[in-house]
Amino acid sequence: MTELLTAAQMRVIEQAAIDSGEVTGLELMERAGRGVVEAIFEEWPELAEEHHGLTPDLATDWGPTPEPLEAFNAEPRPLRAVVLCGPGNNGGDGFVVARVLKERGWAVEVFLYGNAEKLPPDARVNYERWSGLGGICHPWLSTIYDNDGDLRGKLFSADLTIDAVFGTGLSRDLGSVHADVWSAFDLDTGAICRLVAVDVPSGVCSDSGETLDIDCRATGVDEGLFAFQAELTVTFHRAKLGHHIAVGPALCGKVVVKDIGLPRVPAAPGICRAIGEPLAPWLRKSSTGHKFANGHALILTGGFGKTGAARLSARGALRVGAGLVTLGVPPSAQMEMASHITAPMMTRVEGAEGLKAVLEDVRLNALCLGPGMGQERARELVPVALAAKRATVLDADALSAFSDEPEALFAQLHEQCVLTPHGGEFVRLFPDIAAKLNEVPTKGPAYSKVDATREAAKRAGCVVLFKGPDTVIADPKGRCSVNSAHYDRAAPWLATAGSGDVLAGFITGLLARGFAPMQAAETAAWLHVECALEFGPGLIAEDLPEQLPAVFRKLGV
Ligand SMILES: NC(=O)C1=CN([C@@H]2O[C@H](COP(=O)(O)OP(=O)(O)OC[C@H]3O[C@@H](n4cnc5c(N)ncnc54)[C@H](OP(=O)(O)O)[C@@H]3O)[C@@H](O)[C@H]2O)[C@@H](O)CC1
Ligand SMILES: Nc1ncnc2c1ncn2[C@@H]1O[C@H](COP(=O)(O)OP(=O)(O)O)[C@@H](O)[C@H]1O
Ligand SMILES: [K+]
Repeated sequence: MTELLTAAQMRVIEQAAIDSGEVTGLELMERAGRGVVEAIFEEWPELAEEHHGLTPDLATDWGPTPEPLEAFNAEPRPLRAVVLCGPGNNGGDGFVVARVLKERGWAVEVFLYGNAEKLPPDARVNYERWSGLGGICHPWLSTIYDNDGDLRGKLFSADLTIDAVFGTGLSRDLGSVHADVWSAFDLDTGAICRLVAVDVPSGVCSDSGETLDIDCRATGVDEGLFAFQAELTVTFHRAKLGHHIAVGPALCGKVVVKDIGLPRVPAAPGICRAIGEPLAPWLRKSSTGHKFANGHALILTGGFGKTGAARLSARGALRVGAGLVTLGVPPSAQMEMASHITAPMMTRVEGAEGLKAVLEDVRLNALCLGPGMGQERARELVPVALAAKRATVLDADALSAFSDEPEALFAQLHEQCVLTPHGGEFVRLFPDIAAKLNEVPTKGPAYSKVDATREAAKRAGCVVLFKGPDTVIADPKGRCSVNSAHYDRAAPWLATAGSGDVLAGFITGLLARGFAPMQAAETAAWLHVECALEFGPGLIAEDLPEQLPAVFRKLGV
C-alpha cells in the first residue's frame, strides 16, 4: 500500500526535511521541475531526441500551421513550450521547467499569472533565474483573444504546455482570482496538445479531487468545469488523494510520481493509503485445514424470483475461499433455489425466530444480508443477525431498510460489521454527511469522499466501504484506504447489475476465513477490480467470481 497524501501532510513532510537541514526548499523545487521534464521525455521520447529540440516533424513556426509541403521543406525549428506559472510555488516549479527546456534548445514562452513581487522566496529565485534567459508575458498585458501572437494561438500550436498555475495551494474560490488568472481557466484546455499539469491540474483540489466552483452571479462568468484538463500530471514524492478520487482522475490524464529525495512517509493514523496487491500468504489455505477451518458463511436471500443476487454473493464467498457457504432461504424461494445451486448449501430461514434457530450453530461465523433480500425481510432479520455478534456484511436492502431510522441501525452495529453502500445507499443512511459531500465546493481543501467515509464509519461504529470507481474504506478509528479503479486499473465494466453483490460475497468469504473487517473489505475491493481487469470488456457479474482462480495464480496464492 502506498500513501495518498493531503496538501497539509505533504507540507509537513517537506518542512520536516527542510528543518532537518537535509535539503532546502530551493533544492526541492529544482528536483520537482527537473522531475517534470524527465517525466515528459519518458512519456514522449520524441521530444527528447538528440537534436536538442530541433525537429521538422513536430515544430513549425509560431504562426499558422503551414501546408504539408511547406512543412516538409521547412528548416528544423526549435520545439516550442508555453509555461503558465501561477502566484505560488507551483509557479516556481514552472520557472524551473522553463529554464531546463530552454537549456535544451527549446523555444519557451512563460506567462505569469500573478505579481512577481509577491512570489514566495523560492519561486522568486526561479523567476529571477528564468528572467536571465527569457521574457515573461503578463497575460493581462497581452491581447489574449486576438489572432496575432496571442496566448490562445500559442497554446493551441505549442508542442508542449505546462500548467503550473495552482498546485496543492489552491485554497480559494476561483471567482476571487484576478481576471488575468481567470483567463487561463477560460480556455478549452482539453484541446491543447500535451498539456502537462505540475503536481495537480490547476483548479482541482488536491485533497478532494473536486474542482472549486465560482459564484457565477458575482463574477458574471458562465458556469463550467473550472479546471485544466491535463494529458499528463507529474506529482512529487507521493500521489495526492485528489489524483484518485472524485473528478480528479478524469482531469489528470495520467499520473506520474517523481521522487524528489524526501524521506519515507512516517506512519500516521491520518494518512490514507491506496490499496495494493494483497500478500499471497494471507490468501493461501493451510495445507492441513479442513473445510470448517476456512469458515462457514450464511447468506440470507430474498423471496421467490429474488434469489439471484444472494447466489452471486454465495459464489463470490466460495471462490474467495470460505470453507462452506449456506444460503438462508424463505419458504417461498426454496424450490427456486434448490434448482439453481450445487456447491452452496441451503437452509430454510423463515423469519426472526427461524434465523435465531439457524444461528445457534456457532460454526456460522460470517453473515451477509442485503442482496436481493427485500426491505421488509431485512428489517426483520438484520436485528437478529446483529445481535448474534458474528462478522456481518450489510449491503443493498439491509441498508436501505433503515433509511427512515438510520440511528436505530447504528445502535445495533458492532465492530465486526462492514457496511457497503453505493452512493444512493450512502445518502439514505448518512444524509447530512452526503449533503456536505455533494455541496459544490468553493474553498480548498474541499470536503472529500475520504472525509465523508471516515465520518460515516465513526458514526456507524464499524467499517464502511463507500463504493464507486474510487471506493473508499474507513474504520471508526480513522484508518482509511482508497481502492482506485482509475488509470491502468480502470474497470468501467464493473458498472453492471450484481457486481456489488459479488463484492459483498467476497468480503463475507474473507470474514469467514478470519480476516479482520477492514482487511477483508480492502482485500475484497482490490480483488474485485482485478477480476474485472482479468475478464475485460463484456464482463457481467457472474464472470467476476470465475476470474478469482486466475487472479490468485498471478498473485502466487
Ligand atoms: N510541498 C512540497 O514538498 C513541494 C512543493 N512544490 C510545489 O509547490 C506547490 C505548492 O505551492 P504553494 O503552497 O505555494 O501553492 P500553489 O499551488 O502554488 O498556490 C498558492 C498561491 O495561489 C494563490 N491562490 C490559491 N487559491 C487561489 C485562488 N482560488 N485564486 C487565486 N489565487 C489563489 C495563493 O494565494 P493565497 O491564498 O495565499 O492568498 C498563493 O499565492 C506544489 O503544488 C508543488 O508544485 C515543489 O516545488 C517542491 C516540493
Ligand atoms: N465505473 C466503475 N469503475 C469501477 N468500479 C465500478 C464502476 N462502477 C461501479 N463500480 C463498482 O461496481 C460495484 C457496483 O455495486 P452496486 O452499485 O452495489 O451494484 P449492484 O447493486 O448492481 O450489485 C461496486 O463495487 C463499485 O465500486
Ligand atoms: K498545476
